[in-house]
Amino acid sequence: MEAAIAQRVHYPSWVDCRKFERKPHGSLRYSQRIKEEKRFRGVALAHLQPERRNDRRGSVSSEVSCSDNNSAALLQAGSVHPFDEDLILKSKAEEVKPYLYGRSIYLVGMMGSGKTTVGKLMSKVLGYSFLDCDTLIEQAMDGTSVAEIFVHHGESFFRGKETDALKNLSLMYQVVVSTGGGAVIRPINWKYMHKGISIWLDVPLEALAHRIAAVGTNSRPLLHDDSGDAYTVAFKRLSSIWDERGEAYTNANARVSLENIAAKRGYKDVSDLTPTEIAIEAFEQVQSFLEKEETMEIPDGDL
Ligand SMILES: Nc1ncnc2c1ncn2[C@@H]1O[C@H](COP(=O)(O)OP(=O)(O)OP(=O)(O)O)[C@@H](O)[C@H]1O
Ligand SMILES: O=C(O)C1=C[C@@H](O)[C@@H](O)[C@H](O)C1
Repeated sequence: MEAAIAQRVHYPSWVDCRKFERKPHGSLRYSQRIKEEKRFRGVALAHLQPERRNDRRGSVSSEVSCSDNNSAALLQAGSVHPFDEDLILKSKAEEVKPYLYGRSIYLVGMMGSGKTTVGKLMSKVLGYSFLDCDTLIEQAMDGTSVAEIFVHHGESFFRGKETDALKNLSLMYQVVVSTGGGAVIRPINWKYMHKGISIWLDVPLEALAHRIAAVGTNSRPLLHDDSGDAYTVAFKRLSSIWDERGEAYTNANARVSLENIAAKRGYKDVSDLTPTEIAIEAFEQVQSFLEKEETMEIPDGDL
């Protein structure tokens, strides 16, 4: 495994994205516009709320009156029907999309963290394409699987192909990218991913090990090991990978912590979270990042 861990990169470069679609001058500030748009959406959501049902995780809110923070309040109460979740996700995506200016989204995270599952949901509601970096590498290698690339060419060769794929992706707009779990370890990859907005799906190792033990490790060469109980083996391997690269994930623009979402919703376990709830949180974290980005000084050279 590559030992080099990316150093923290402080200033993402948006140069190309601004060329793609520049922020309108003289418009309302981002946060102010978001607040106004939320007010309108709150009213719209009020007409769309289906009847609350007592069929999810035992907790039922009484009729929730519509307000600016209707969607957030519903989610925090832990009483959202899946139909509501879908509406909230769509609404969140619509709030955020105009401020992405076409920038792509890069999901980073450990193997099994849900980059593909959550990424597909996000791409759908954004009207973006979805691309999986590992799949692009396999296509570039005439269909050779990632596992075979590791066996026949070694990890270092694979990492080179991964960087090539990210370089190509960085030239694209309006794509949600599920990156490989190890894409974070090379600093050059961050240069490419920072052309868009990166989101780290931060999932506890125990939950990852459960997911991976359930689906097997055939397609995940760094975890593959037939000896012993699948959960224990996966947990051990994930722990040592985490020790090597945990820090590198913090380069992402936004962090989606499943533990934090579960705590906010009052769930005991992160496994109670649906991919849609995670995608909603991802948009909220992107929103926070965009608000901070707005206050960032743009160096003259980048304009
Ligand atoms: N929120 C969730 N709750 C429970 N299981 C999930 C959740 N999200 C994803 N999974 C399951 O975990 C497994 C891994 O998910 P997924 O393929 O989306 O992760 P990934 O980050 O793309 O993985 P990798 O980088 O290893 O390809 C899948 O079996 C998926 O169904
Ligand atoms: O975490 C990793 O290093 C990897 C994750 C997978 O997505 C693949 O990119 C490959 O198996 C390596």
